[in-house]
Amino acid sequence: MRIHIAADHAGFELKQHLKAHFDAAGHDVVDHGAEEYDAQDDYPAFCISAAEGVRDEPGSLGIVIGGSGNGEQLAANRVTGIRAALIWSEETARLARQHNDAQVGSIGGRMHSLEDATAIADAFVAEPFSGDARHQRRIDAMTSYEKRR
Ligand SMILES: O=C(CO)[C@H](O)[C@H](O)COP(=O)(O)O
Repeated sequence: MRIHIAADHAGFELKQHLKAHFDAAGHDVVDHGAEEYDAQDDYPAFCISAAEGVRDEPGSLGIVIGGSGNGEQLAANRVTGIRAALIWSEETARLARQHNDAQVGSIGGRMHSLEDATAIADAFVAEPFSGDARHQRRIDAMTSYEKRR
């Protein structure tokens, strides 16, 4: 699986951890920054770049990380066609894929231990979209709105 990953300073440690973890699991990880820890850096450009990577490679997934994951989710959702979900438990991670076909999961690095955040990221990456008609209908309604804007 190709995984586009990004984080600001608040998610930097988790990003580095997840990169090694996903590499070891045989995934193909693309790092959209930050390249180094900088306590003053800003999340939007990193997260938008990761979301663009996902948009440009259908079938790939994204993980964006910050302190809370809120702003990172908001930034990724600015990219047309991207559905980014805040994933804060293994269950919300699975549901983001099953029900929402979210291609990007956003994690708050300050909200979880490295171990718990890794389990959340793994749950997101492993879970397929259910394809259920009611979920597809709801996704289509959002896509339709996006195209009318
Ligand atoms: O989670 C985030 C955005 O939603 C950021 O990582 C967080 O706001 C960074 O905070 P600070 O600049 O105080 O370290």
